[in-house]
This record gives sequence, structure tokens and C-alpha cells, in this order.
Amino acid sequence: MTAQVEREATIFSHKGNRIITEDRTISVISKVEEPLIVVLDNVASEKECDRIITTSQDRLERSRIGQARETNEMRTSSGMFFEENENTLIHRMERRLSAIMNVPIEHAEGLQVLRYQPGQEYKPHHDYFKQSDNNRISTIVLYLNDVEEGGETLFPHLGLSVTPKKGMAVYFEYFYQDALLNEKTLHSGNPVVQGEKWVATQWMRRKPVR
Ligand SMILES: O=C(O)CCC(=O)C(=O)O
Ligand SMILES: [Fe+2]
Repeated sequence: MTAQVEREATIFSHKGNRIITEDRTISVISKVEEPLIVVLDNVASEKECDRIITTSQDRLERSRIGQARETNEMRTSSGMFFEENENTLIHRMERRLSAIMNVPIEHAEGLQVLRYQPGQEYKPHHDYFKQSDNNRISTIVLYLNDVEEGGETLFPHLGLSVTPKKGMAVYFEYFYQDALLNEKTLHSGNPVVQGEKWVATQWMRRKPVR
């Protein structure tokens, strides 16, 4: 006898092991089914990763947290946001990430870049806000470089640790009816031990923002 597993519908609805976008074929590497976490390879080329780093590095500031945009010890990295559709590369990345996430680009916040130096981290958090009339619904974190030691994205409730690798990404969503599933997407950026860690994060909102 096979047990029927009833799962809530997800935003991410790609079938098969590949996602074909207008300019790139992305591979599914690993999955947690509920809440859905997907590790993806070949999301960006080495050149695209390098260019996102070089075009953001002069604009980094100490990261700010939450809707009040305060600095605190939760997130010790430095970061910046690209303007929506800022240049050809950013627009291409936004289109590709929107296709992977299966949410129209109008729902996309500006792409965020974070740089962590040794000892820097992002403590466990949810990406959605406690209260918002246009809350975030999903996230993709694109790894822009290889990290020598540390810097994993850790989902403590799921026992899942994702090691940064240039061009790969981790996707997750938290738009479930069942609040417990959303809460299980708690995650952290573990302290970097050696090297630097660069990521680009795309957040999607429930309603259009642009
Ligand atoms: O740096 C990471 O691995 C996670 C980043 C993150 O959680 C975020 O940008 O919301
Ligand atoms: Fe996060």
C-alpha cells in the first residue's frame, strides 16, 4: 500500500530536473519537499557572477535589517541593492530569476548583493515580515563565489546546510496556508571562516512593486 501524501500547492511548479529559461538551462540538484527548498546549479555563469560583484563592490554599505532598515548584530555583512532593471546584466538576471521563481518580474524587489568577510554572518531569520500588506513570498540566494570555509546557508529546522558554490543557488518559498511550514524556512548565513562570501538575493512580493 502506498500512502497518499497531500501537499499544499507551491509557487515553484517546474517538473523534471531542468528549468529552461529564455537564455539558460538550470539544473535541479537537491530538494526538500515541504517546505519546498530547491538547490539549483548553473543559475549564472562565472562571468555574470564576477560582473555582479565588480559592479556592486563600490556601493556596499553595512547591512540594514527589516522594514525599519536598522543596523544590528543580526546581520554583520555589507550590502547594496541594485535599482530595478538597472542595467542589461541586472535586467537579464531579474528575468531569469523571475522565470525560475515562477513569479512575474513586477513582483521583484531590487536585486540585493551581500558580502561577508571572515567572522561575518546572518543570524537565523525569516525573510517575510511579521506584518505587511504586501509581504515577501519567496527567495532565491545566488552564490557569486566559492567560499574556502564556512558561509553555508543553514535551515536549522530542516537539518539542511547548503554550501556556497559559484553560480549555484538555493530557492525557498513561504506562502503556505500552514503557518508552521512558513516558519520552517528559518535560515541563517553561517559565519565565514576563511575567504569572502558574496551572494545576490532576489525576494518576491505577493503583489507587484514595480
Ligand atoms: O547568505 C546567505 O547564505 C543567506 C542570505 C539570506 O538569508 C538573505 O539574503 O535573506
Ligand atoms: Fe534570508
